[in-house]
Amino acid sequence: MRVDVVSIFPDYLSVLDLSLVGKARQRGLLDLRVHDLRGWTTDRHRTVDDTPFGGGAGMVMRPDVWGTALDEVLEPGARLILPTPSGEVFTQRHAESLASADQLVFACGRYEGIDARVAEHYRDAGVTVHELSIGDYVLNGGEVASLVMIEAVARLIPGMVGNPDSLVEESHGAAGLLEYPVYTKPPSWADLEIPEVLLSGHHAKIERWRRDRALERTAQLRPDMIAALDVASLDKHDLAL
Ligand SMILES: COc1cccc(COC(=O)c2cn[nH]c2)c1
Repeated sequence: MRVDVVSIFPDYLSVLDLSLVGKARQRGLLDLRVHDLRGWTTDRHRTVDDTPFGGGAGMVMRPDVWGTALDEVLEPGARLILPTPSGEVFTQRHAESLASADQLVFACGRYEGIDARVAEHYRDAGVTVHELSIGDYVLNGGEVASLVMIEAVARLIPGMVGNPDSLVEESHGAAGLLEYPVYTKPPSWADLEIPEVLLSGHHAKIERWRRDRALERTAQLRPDMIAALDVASLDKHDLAL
């Protein structure tokens, strides 16, 4: 997979040289390229923004500079991703879908955002454009959101992680529940013990205990996920909880 990131702060993306993503690049699993948007400016001041039509505070990123950059970076079949607070919320489903793309291009907005004609222009040209939010808060730019989404996608690329079993969606289990609490050695720490059942070796009981904790935790922290559960996937024990 090829991933391109276009930003006025390309150094922000240098963390992608480290750890999992860094290794994947060395192994040729991931072709990641970071570009400085200012490389496509033509004026002496390398301007990428201007005042908003209709007035208002802040600045808007110019469509012409973005258009020149994206025309060069986008390959046929690429998905264009615009991190933005006013986008669809990014979920594991998006990560799974994006992991099958040939190329992802992340356009990192700054200031008040990117001129809306950029997304419109590329949609009209038949490019799949995703305006995606990583959560209901405002960052100063799309770089951090891009890092989040690149990590979520990259770890799903075949060969990226040693043990594919570890890719089971930890915190959003296949059953659509939050993960159960996990424990490891030492068995006693800070006067806190391990739940007895986990030391029993009784796998059916352990599985049941873990599911109960996952259901309880989900009901407590994410009632929206409980509401989305497929009731048919629950057994009478679950419903008795
Ligand atoms: C493209 O327009 C803008 C405008 C303002 C900030 C940003 C950066 O993205 C975020 O702030 C964000 C992404 N998910 N949650 C928050 C982009």
